Amino acid sequence: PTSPTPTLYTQLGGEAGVAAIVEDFTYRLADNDEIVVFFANSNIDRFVTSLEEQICSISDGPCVYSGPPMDRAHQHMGITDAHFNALVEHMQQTLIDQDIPPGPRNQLLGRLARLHGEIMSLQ
Ligand code: HEM
Repeated sequence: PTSPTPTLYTQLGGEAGVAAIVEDFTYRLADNDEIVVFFANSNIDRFVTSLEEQICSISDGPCVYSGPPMDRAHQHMGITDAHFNALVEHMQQTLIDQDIPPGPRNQLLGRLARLHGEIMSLQ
């Protein structure tokens, strides 16, 4: 018998893995002068909690994303494709440094990339 394929969430390390990814990623955003300005008035604890929940949910983990939809969460911020790409590159480097193998790494990046249309729709 073959064992069932683990969910992407499991391959990311489950709750602890996703928490480590979000923490590492958030420090990278804070270190990027072009990105951090967007968060000047944001509650970072809420951002972290929401992003953990969202990554858990889109990786087929046991969470339901309870934050605002991506279009409203990012509306009228003036986010450009360059900002979006910079953020995805930070996530890519995070996943590499967190030792997430290429398979799950690229799966997560692909699922995040699919949010591009919604995030950019109300700019
Ligand atoms: C795939 C890409 C992205 C994902 C998955 C994502 C995800 C999220 C999530 C889950 C939240 C929390 C929403 C809440 O609970 O209120 C959030 C908020 C935020 N995001 Fe993104 N985001 C992405 C791209 C971006 C980009 C490109 C920028 C700007 C450079 C950005 C800037 C922000 C800011 C400033 C907030 C806080 C808004 C507030 O304080 O209410 N995001 N994002």
